[in-house]
Amino acid sequence: MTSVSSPPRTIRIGSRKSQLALVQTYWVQEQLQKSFPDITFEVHTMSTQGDKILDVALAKIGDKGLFTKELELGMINQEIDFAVHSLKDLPTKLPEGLTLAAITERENPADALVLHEKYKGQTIDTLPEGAVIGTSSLRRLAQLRNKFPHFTFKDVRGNLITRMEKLDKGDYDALILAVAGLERLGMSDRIHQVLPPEISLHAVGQGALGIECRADDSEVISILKAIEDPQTRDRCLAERAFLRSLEGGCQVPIGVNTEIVDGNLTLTGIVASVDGQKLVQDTVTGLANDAEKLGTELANILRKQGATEILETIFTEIQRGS
Ligand SMILES: NCc1[nH]cc(CCC(=O)O)c1CC(=O)O
Repeated sequence: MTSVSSPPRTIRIGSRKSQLALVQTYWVQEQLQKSFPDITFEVHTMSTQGDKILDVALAKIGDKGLFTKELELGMINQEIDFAVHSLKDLPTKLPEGLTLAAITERENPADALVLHEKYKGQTIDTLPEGAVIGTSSLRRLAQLRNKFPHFTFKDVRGNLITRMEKLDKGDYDALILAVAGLERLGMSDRIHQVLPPEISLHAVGQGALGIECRADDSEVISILKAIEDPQTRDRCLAERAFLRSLEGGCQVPIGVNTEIVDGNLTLTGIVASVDGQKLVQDTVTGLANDAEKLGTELANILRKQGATEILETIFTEIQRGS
């Protein structure tokens, strides 16, 4: 049988090269392939700046697009058609000409406590005074310093597997990592405790994948919509609007938690100082359909409680290089 329609297009997917990025990208490829058996989806990998600079604390180099810029250039230059990101690494303001086309179903967005084997059976509450906790996230640092001032906090960089090796050889007593990353890499057995929101509010977009493409590519956009999860999308849009409104990137001490019950979205947000001394936190609820409005509303509430001053102090400190 002959067909008069144009031959199906080959769609090129861009991905970072880290193990986690590849697992996520191949998952997206597989989901799309199931929905569109006639389209060829090819994976193209690229190194990003964030993969190359491994010896400098993230907070000092800033993170605006550190893990996404090369992929975005690839889309603008027509080398790839869309890129799969850990949504939490994707800045809240995208370059001109690109759009966040779809957000897929989120894994558990919480943070996890991963212990050195000598602390087997313990929780964050039972770790000894002075325990060395590895984290490179100001958000985790600020919240944990507030609740556990007796721990020692130490920066840790490198991809997930490198970090686990550093823990195992005794450089740290514990690491705080995203549950989602560990699950996707088949390391859920290393999670000793999932930290509840009372201990750590997670990062904006944590546990979800964000798929970015050219804003004028309506064909790719409609294909990507097939694997979108509407609830995750509403939750993450609220979280991203909150972060955007506070003008914070991934590397600021801003945490969130969201929940949708019967079409109502509840968003909790925190802004903390790096030393863990000042915290402002509040919660808003409204229609999930008004997700972005809720995010902006919560940002306004926290600004009135002092969030602006906390964030300004942090930006000045980072610029001074302290
Ligand atoms: N910033 C690094 C990063 N980006 C995404 C994940 C994990 C997966 C996710 O949060 O979706 C991680 C590692 C971590 O925070 O432990």
